[in-house]
Amino acid sequence: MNNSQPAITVTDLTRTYGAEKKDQAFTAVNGIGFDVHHGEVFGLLGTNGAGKTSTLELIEGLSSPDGGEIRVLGLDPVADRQQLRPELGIMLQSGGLPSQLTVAETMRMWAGTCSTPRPIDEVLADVDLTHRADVKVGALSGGEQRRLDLACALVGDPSIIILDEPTTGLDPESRRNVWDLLTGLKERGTTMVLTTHYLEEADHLCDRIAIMHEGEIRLAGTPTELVAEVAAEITVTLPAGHPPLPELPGTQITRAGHDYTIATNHLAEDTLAVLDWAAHHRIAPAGFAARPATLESVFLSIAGHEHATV
Ligand SMILES: Nc1ncnc2c1ncn2[C@@H]1O[C@H](COP(=O)(O)OP(=O)(O)OP(=O)(O)O)[C@@H](O)[C@H]1O
Repeated sequence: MNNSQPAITVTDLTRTYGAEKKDQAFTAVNGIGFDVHHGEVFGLLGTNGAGKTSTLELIEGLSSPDGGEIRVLGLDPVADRQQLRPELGIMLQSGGLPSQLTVAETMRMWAGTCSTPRPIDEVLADVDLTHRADVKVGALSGGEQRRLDLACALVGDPSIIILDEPTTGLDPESRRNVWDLLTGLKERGTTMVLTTHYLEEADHLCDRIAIMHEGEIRLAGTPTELVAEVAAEITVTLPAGHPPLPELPGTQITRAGHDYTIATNHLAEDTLAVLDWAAHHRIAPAGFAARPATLESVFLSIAGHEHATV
């Protein structure tokens, strides 16, 4: 394996559903491109229907692109599926594991499909399910089921893991447990591609993020780079009859009654300027806040306000 090459390369990728019936054709993935480096955690964010799962399915080789190219470890996910399979661990959106099998039976079944499986006890210990080995899958909590899904993805000792919404529906504590597991995998050098609707999760886990909308990647970069794309905000509530606000070059100021919102790329300087101005005029603002941009504000600037998270 050549580690100087990206682990995954996606070039001008397109997926159209119903292409055989032209009037019903729908392009879910529309000419996207990105690289995922070895040992990197790469996140796909986006609204419902943005094309995230379709993209993962193409990387997994479960469907063929209608245009463009994917290389995983230099291989074609469809044509070279047999060769690639031991390298890929897949955690689908909802596990769908048989509910009547026990955890240990499920793991043995999965291990049986892998050419060089890891010892089952070891994998169950990794996901903290050793004590549940004899419990039926149907009796597991949501968090335990998700950890079992992850165990199935890990049993073949893959170098790349693809995770579709690994923590959707979990309570905050279970979510953090899964984050800890994924962080442990990352520290061991596993490459990961994940989708999530939780911006905090993306911020916590991902080295780089691509925000998809309507089949396209609208913005990509490290969380810090993404946040730098959107202006920070100062809000201030001023009394009637106040003198004009100071000159704040490069800002955009909007007003609603006594409330002013100042969008700025120079949060510290402009905050000081507004507070100096207020002190100089002996004005005590009834409300004041200065907030840096967040991943959520970046997401909303792309996806629109109707889709905050979820
Ligand atoms: N097999 C299919 N046939 C037709 N359309 C499909 C099929 N699979 C997905 N789509 C459509 O393609 C679009 C993208 O779906 P996809 O599941 O990739 O989005 P997503 O970003 O993963 O969404 P979510 O966050 O809801 O999981 C959606 O409009 C979906 O309805």
